[in-house]
Amino acid sequence: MRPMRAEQIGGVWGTLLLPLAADESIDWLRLDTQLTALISGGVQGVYAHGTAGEFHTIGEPEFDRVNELLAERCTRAGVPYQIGAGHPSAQTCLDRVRRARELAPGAIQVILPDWLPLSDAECTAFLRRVAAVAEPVPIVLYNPPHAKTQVSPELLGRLLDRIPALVGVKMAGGDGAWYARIRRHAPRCSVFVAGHRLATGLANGAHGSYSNIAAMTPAGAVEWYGLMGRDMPAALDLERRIGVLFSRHVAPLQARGLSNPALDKFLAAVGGWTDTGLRVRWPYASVPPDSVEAARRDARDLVPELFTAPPAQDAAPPGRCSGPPGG
Ligand SMILES: N[C@@H](CC=O)C(=O)O
Repeated sequence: MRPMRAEQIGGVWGTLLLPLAADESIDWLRLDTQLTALISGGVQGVYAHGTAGEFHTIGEPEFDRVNELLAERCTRAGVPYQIGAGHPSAQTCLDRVRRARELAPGAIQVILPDWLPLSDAECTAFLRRVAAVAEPVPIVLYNPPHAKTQVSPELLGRLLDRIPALVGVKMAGGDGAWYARIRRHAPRCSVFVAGHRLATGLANGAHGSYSNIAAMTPAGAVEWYGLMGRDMPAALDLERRIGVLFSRHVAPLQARGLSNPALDKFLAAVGGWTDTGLRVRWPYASVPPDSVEAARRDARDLVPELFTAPPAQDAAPPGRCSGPPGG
């Protein structure tokens, strides 16, 4: 596909999750089925190898095979796709970027190297080389709260000055003051925030999400995104109810120390749209199956509209990558 410009990157993007067999190998058939379901959920784009995709555990042949499947299926369906080429080692990351580039994704997502923290100059040096290797594919910087080096809105501004190929960021989001600081860079950088807070994010100038709500219900997440364009107060009320669901069922698992990929697979099981399973790769713990049923019941009770979205093709907004329909 064509390289994406900042203003083209928006909406609800769905992650690939790894369906794992008992020996932790990837079940390719189930992955393929999952990808088909994700695409038909109507998401604005699909990506592989975020945290939810367990990129930190994946071997290089697996990395390539997932990407080939993603590129082939998304190209065939005309759906934008991005490839996460992040790795805690800068050198391995660069190799992944080199190979991901060959598949012409809309953008390549990277994390900053993640054992020792980086100075500002080192962040620049890293992204500059990544951008040179990725060219003409642009870069999205994935900087979650647990990253070793935290990128402030001000550092982001300096990185954008120095690296024109940097077109997007994924961050958790923040309070009003954080949004005011990040908004200064919005015209030249797509800002993606946490899926379950997307209405707040959009109301404050963010553009979309690599979404955990899409992990739970791709079509429902797209429907909610549409609502943000038509009726923001209603979308914010839905976000409040998603918050109740998360405080009842996700926060306790988080408090027990379960990792984000385990929680994303839990959400997928709650949504029930894919047979991905709960298993995550060693050494991380998986959510116990008996946590799913109560969450599933509460989800249908608290946020029923997320599970009654119309069939995917009809739910997709007209401009797949533009702002929310009507917004
Ligand atoms: N945190 C997630 C979002 C999807 O569930 C990611 O790893 O990209």
